[in-house]
Amino acid sequence: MKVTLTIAGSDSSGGAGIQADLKTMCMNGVYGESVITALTAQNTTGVRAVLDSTPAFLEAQLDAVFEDIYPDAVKIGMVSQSALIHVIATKLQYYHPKNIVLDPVMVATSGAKLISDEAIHTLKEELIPLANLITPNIPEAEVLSHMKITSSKDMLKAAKKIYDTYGCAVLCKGGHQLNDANDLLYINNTYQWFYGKRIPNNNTHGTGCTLSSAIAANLAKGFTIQESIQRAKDYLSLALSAMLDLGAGSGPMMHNVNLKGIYSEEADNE
Ligand SMILES: Nc1ncnc2c1ncn2[C@@H]1O[C@H](COP(=O)(O)OP(=O)(O)OP(=O)(O)O)[C@@H](O)[C@H]1O
Ligand SMILES: Cc1ncc(COP(=O)(O)O)c(N)n1
Repeated sequence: MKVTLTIAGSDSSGGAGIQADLKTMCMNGVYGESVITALTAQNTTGVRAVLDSTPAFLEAQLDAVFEDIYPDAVKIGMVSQSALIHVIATKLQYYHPKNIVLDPVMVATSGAKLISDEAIHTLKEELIPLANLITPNIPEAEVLSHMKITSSKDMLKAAKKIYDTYGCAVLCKGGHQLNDANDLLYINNTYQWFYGKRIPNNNTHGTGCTLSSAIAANLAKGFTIQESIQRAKDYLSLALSAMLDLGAGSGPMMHNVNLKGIYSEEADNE
């Protein structure tokens, strides 16, 4: 059994963060572990409170999982403070996992800021350079590339800029575009579009968490980055298409979906 670790925040409403990650990992056929960076009191309408882990407790969680059940891939989500980012960067350098997918979570769908300005700086300096793949949405890609993105051409320019600066592959997600849901991968000085039909579902709480966890799960199973992204996008589309409608705001997706038929082949080393 392949193992995937999520390092992220807890979402009490179960739609995003650790909860979305573990559901996604389970559905994508890997064993999921979790290291919690923060507790959030949130629901589909907003984030009411955040309680960060202490750096020492975060360190204890990371040592506990890496010393016993070593993960084949790691996904990193919400980390709101510099000191916590520093702990994660130090431990990842020490334990050196093979696949690191970083979702640079900055603002929740509901509008709440989930990272301090100082922490954005530390994320850029210490964590992004360690990642194999980062998955910014358009507003996050704007922050990382220091440019405005209003077109597909801008997405390409920004993704290349981020790749040139940090040296990691970049998947710029297009969920915030009006018409399509096309994502752009920039890797090894070249790019590839992953096209997606926009599903008319406003319940998109946790789409970014789900996509990055599904990518990490598929990397753990031995798929390439390109294959893992396509599989993750197929999984996400299926979960969104189930049209679950819970809560008064932007609700969560349905994870207990029937996967028969969407995954045609399995990785060699499963
Ligand atoms: N309505 C939709 N229909 C189909 N795919 C979508 C839709 N909305 C988002 N996606 C896809 O979901 C993934 C996440 O993209 P998005 O840009 O929404 O990320 P995000 O803003 O980080 O997510 P989150 O809502 O968790 O913050 C991408 O693959 C995107 O193309
Ligand atoms: C703990 C946690 N992590 C990540 C998100 C971002 O997800 P979304 O943008 O869908 O609200 C969130 N709301 N809460």
